[in-house]
Amino acid sequence: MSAVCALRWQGGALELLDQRLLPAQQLWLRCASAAEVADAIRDMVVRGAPAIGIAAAYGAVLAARAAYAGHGTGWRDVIVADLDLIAAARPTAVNLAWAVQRMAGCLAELAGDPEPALLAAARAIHDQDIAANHAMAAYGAALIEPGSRVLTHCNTGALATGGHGTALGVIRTAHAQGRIREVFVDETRPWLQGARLTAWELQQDGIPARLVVDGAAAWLFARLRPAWLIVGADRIAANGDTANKIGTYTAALAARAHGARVMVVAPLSTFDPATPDGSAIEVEERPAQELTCLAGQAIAPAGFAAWNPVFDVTPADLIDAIVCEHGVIERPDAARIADFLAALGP
Ligand SMILES: CSC[C@@H](O)[C@@H](O)C(=O)COP(=O)(O)O
Repeated sequence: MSAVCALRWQGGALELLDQRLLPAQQLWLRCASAAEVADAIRDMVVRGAPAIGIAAAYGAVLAARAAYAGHGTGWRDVIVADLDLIAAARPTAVNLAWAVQRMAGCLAELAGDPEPALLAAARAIHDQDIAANHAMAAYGAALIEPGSRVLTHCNTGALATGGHGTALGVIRTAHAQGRIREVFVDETRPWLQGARLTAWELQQDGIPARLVVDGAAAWLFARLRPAWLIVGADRIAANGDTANKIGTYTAALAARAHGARVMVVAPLSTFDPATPDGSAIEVEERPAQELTCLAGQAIAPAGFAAWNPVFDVTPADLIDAIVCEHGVIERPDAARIADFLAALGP
């Protein structure tokens, strides 16, 4: 179990470990309103698909408190408007919309002060994510041969989830079982989630790891032969096409070219059966400045243009296994995913 924690409900407010400052500083930022939660998600204080869903759920509690206290009989509409604000903070990770919808569903059944029931619902989303992480970790670790090297991209650990992690949860559990010889961590331009966050989590757990630049993927698979690329997901379309941090697709192509396998690890809240394939996934584009500046310093000529999509979509046929809390979908495609989900029941 990781000692790292991205978010907590404390003293009637949501506290977020400001991930923009890690690993240099550990500073907790307090959000006391839905608007502050939306800003924190947009500004990357909290990030990672499951973590922003959990933050959104607590944001609904803050929305409910303010609306019920201050808006007479119109409180329900005020909460719904705040939920829309939170849902719009980032477009790609479906966990955000999933959590907001779940909180809206809970709200629809309530009369009287909505805060206690919404807080219970938010805590349930948080607890269920942690339980899902541990279940996925067990399923995913079992796929890894003892003594393997693996590559991971972005941060999918306790900082990106309720705790333990998705892809990094698999790596944690696999390491504890003696299956991991070494982890390679993509630095993950431009926000450096790999270098700043994943490396920090791995170091605290004492898991042997080395950092590589994103562009090293093909050469790494050619020379040091990692057996698996293990990544998380922000949205998995009905046919298995998977949106994840920009650079995942490149790493998956490199893995396939060198006979390594690709594992996507994500809870059911990341599955989006309503989106038929990857072409329908909205990919967030962030300001050019996030590419052209590094740590406040210009690294491109002033005014130089940039295209900055922060996710890409890996086609399902490059993915060997999707691991969720209910098991493993090997060689995912639309039929296998539909059968898997149907077997889980309503
Ligand atoms: C469990 S996290 C899976 C993904 O959310 C993760 O790989 C990722 O792409 C996060 O992107 P970010 O932009 O840092 O929110």
